[in-house]
Amino acid sequence: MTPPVLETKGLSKSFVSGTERVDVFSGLDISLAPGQSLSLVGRSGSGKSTLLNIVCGLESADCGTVSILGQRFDTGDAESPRARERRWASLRRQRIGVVFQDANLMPALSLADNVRLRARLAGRSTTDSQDWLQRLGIGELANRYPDQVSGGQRQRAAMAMVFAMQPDLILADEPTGSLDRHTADEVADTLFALQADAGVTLVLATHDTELAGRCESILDMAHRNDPGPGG
Ligand SMILES: Nc1ncnc2c1ncn2[C@@H]1O[C@H](COP(=O)(O)OP(=O)(O)OP(=O)(O)O)[C@@H](O)[C@H]1O
Repeated sequence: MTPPVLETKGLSKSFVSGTERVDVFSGLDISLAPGQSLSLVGRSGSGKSTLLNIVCGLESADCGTVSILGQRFDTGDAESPRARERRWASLRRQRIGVVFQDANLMPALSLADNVRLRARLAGRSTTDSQDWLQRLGIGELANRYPDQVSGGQRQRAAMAMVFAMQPDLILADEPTGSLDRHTADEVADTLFALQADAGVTLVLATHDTELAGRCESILDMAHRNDPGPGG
């Protein structure tokens, strides 16, 4: 049986700052098959970014497990931090595409070279890099550097990089957060069209209810933690 692309079991996270302890989430179970999409919503501070960071190995949970394509990371395991980080780094290089708000482009490389580099690191062909930029609507900007294009165009370039690596899982944190409504809609249209086309699993965190509604399911992080009176 094909394992879920992303599975979490009993995932819990809290932060301690000073004498205060903030329970961000606890007992979180998620299971996403290939091609499924999930949006994370909820007020600021409800844990959306923390969850995305944990499921790509940039932060660790307090307890619970994260499995990516059957590869399991268990907070209770005796595995050394170094070995664990090596496994996470390999997944981020080859299987997990991350689009965070400040598009992570290398400033010294043109948009085309950024896409090529990402594809090469993932062990993918670099010959269709231009094609990815074209599909994201910025083919004519291929030779420009990140500081020579707009925020929306950088965001598209970041998505071209992620699709060029042909990942199994895309994690996007406010992928359209810095864009005006029109550009945000265009970028979202492209993201969902390519996601469906490539059959990639998508998890995105957003405050935009319209964008969230385009995913197959919605997880309200605030409601999980704070069901309100009678909840
Ligand atoms: N390194 C940290 N140390 C202490 N507390 C932290 C740390 N990182 C996050 N938090 C706290 O954890 C909670 C969840 O933060 P997180 O950034 O995941 O929320 P979010 O839902 O993504 O918010 P936003 O919508 O504003 O991006 C917040 O209360 C935040 O202050």
